[in-house]
Amino acid sequence: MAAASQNISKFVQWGRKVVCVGRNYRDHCAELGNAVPTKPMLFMKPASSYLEEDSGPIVVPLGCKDLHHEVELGLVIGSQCKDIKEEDVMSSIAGYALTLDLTARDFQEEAKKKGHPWEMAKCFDTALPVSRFLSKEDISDPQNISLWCKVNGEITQNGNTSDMVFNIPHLVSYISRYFTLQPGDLVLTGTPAGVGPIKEGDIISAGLGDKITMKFNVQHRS
Ligand SMILES: CC(=O)CC(=O)C(=O)O
Ligand SMILES: [Mg+2]
Repeated sequence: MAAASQNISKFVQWGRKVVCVGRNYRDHCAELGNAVPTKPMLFMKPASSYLEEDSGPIVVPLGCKDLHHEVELGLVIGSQCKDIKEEDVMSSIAGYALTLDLTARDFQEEAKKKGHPWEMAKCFDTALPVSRFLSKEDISDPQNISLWCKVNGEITQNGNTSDMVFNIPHLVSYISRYFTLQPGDLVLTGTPAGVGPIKEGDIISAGLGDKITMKFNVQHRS
């Protein structure tokens, strides 16, 4: 099948988990003043936060004054992973997606100060824009591919997955010790430096190597 026709919702199961890794690039940890973690830092997003390209705009959540983009490589899980060994991880991955881990930074800062959970910052509707599905053949080396983000045509993030603190086999193996990963689950692998604000009227675009680009409009919630 031609890659261009591979709508991601055929591969990612909408009812399934989205496990996200935070602070997985040193330059991003530095820009937000966070320590580089000694083990993967995990949180989740609900399936209701998905936004496929051409299915509508990113909607700024109610009351949010500082919505940030975070471009990330997504791993689409192909077979069940429970206590999976690092050497078996790549064969359990069905493919990839380009993703944006949208974050209401002001909500997140408030939550961090109060020791509250991050759901209000990370899980709102449209908080997870995703590209179409990329097969394993599309990406020969997922651990060495560039990922970038532009806001209104200006480059804001320009990283490479080779700079991850914890690599893909380690991340999936680690996650699977705590949460059984199932076919159709998605794993977001963290963002490189350059996260920044988007607001109503902006156009955000992102890309993964020369394999794919995606574009979304941003709207305020009426
Ligand atoms: C500070 C964050 O929001 C962590 C995160 O999502 C990341 O990608 O890093
Ligand atoms: Mg993130």
